[in-house]
Amino acid sequence: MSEAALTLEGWYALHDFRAMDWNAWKSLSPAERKQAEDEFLSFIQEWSDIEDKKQGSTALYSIIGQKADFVMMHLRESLEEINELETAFNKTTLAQFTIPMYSYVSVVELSNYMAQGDGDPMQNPEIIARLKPTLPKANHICFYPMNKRREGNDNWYMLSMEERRGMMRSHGMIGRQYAGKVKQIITGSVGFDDWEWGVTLFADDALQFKKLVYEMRFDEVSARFGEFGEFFVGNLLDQNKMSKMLEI
Ligand code: VOV
Repeated sequence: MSEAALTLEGWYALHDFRAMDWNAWKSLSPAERKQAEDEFLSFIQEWSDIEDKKQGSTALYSIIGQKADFVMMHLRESLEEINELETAFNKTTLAQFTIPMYSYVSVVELSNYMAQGDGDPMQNPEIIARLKPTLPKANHICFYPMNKRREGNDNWYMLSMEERRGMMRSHGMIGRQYAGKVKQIITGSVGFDDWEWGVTLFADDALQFKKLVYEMRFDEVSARFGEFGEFFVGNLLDQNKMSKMLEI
């Protein structure tokens, strides 16, 4: 058996993609829409208070194309909190006018392919900051799930630690060229959802997603072993933009 990579886990993640039922939303009176919007905005405020207290983080983005209209990405300490949050949203008036399109359950993950320094990594503030990150409020988000292939000669899980470490080093070198342009949050989902990882990227310039993902396609770990699910790309929704989106 090959040596399993060791992983460190941080906050749990839920990516909750919704479409709006615009016909039903339009059929409400302006006062009813306002009430639903205010209720949702107060939820956004609660999420932001939790973020200020470093007990979790939430990002809200509109989604371009027909896969969804918006995504709520939540990070929280436990799956119970994630579940309560999801249920609380489902009980709001606005939620009655949304259609669940896709969701993804995972946990922020770091693996030991790269050196993590001496001592207990869970006491290292830099590692904790990566495991329990405040989601950047960048202009754009890009999310997709992925696997590492397990087929014939291209079976990631049969490679030695050295081979995998070498490929992950090359992967990291490409990623480092995008420092300051793209921030990645890798969440592990083996045992939680249908793919092995969720890849969430944040950037002020959406073109950097295309450039980074394209460049990585030529790198061995992605070229030989990467299998990808659906891509979602979106724009930051602050309270004003959310109100504008809901305006009829
Ligand atoms: C934005 C840049 C960027 C940077 C700097 C970066 C660096 C790193 C490092 C150093 C490491 C290993 C240690 C750790 O931190 O876990 C990883 C790990 C990982 N990555 Fe990555 N990645 C980036 C970006 C980045 C992208 C764009 C993708 C999608 C791949 C593609 O082809 O579409 C990705 C995937 C992953 C995955 C699935 C893992 C876990 C793999 C596993 O087998 O465990 N990643 N990644």
